[in-house]
Amino acid sequence: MNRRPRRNRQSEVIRNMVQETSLSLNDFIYPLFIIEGQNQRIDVASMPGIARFSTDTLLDEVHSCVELGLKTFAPFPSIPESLKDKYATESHNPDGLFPRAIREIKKNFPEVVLMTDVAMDPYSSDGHDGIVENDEVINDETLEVLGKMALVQAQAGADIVGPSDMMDGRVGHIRRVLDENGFTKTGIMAYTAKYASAFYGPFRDALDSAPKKGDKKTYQMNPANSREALIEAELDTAEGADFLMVKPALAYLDVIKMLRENSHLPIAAYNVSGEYAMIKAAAQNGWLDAEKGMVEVLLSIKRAGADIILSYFAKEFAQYLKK
Ligand SMILES: NCc1[nH]cc(CCC(=O)O)c1CC(=O)O
Ligand SMILES: [Mg+2]
Repeated sequence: MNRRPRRNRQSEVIRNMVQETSLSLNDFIYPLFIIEGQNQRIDVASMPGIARFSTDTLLDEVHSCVELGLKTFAPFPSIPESLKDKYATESHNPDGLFPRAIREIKKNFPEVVLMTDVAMDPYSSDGHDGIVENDEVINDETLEVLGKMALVQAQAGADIVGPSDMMDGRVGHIRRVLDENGFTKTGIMAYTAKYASAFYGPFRDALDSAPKKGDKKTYQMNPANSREALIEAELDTAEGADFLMVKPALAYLDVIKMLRENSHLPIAAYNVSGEYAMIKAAAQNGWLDAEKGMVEVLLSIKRAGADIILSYFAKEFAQYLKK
């Protein structure tokens, strides 16, 4: 035989030498869940290893991540039901839980980069990402709320805002509001191709943010579509996005690849809560090795073309690299 591909697999050193894709901590953004209170650390039952932190314990958590070399975080607030309303008013309260937590993190860890979520659902009594009127999520009125929310987050110290709501025109609107208020350096990571997915289940448990009625199919994308992701990418790029994101990651590796090949912007992929839970649950049943599964799926996302990976595995991956 003239060609023997196994020659390049015969030892670890050779395998490492020909390895095409590798992961570094620079690739990761670690999501964090924040709750009101003091000295709280409440496990998320459907996400083993992930907890919701009050601001004080959150600072310890950020500290331990920074020690491991993780520098970028995506915090999400869990808002008490009593503060939710139809218009997500609490989302642009400058003294609300989220802006307070952002200020605390940036004060204690100025080098850390924060990417903050812009969407109404954690603050909405309807549990939707936009304003609900006659059972419909209305687009243009929602943009006003998103603009105010993004501005409050930028004022609190967010480095990058991440609109995850899928309203049309929100990237352009947020860019305008930020610029008009002097926040020309605040970046926008657009959730560009965000699909109406079953894999957000554990996240909605963690934040109590599930829609009270209906689903998100009139704004999140149909899992059957990929060309539509290119339309969203063109619009977000034209509107001023600094990064494009695909979400979820694993069921949409083809979409990640497609955006990578069709855009010059950095591409992020969100390895979402259900994708994390799936591996953790199988591992708890003794059905697969969690660490190997973690590395394999993270590599697949990078191999597909993601420059940036948002993942609940980020801290565990950092610990794995340390060993
Ligand atoms: N707009 C809110 C938002 N931002 C991130 C996620 C999901 C993240 C995850 O599942 O890990 C969601 C949930 C949703 O759209 O219902
Ligand atoms: Mg869009």
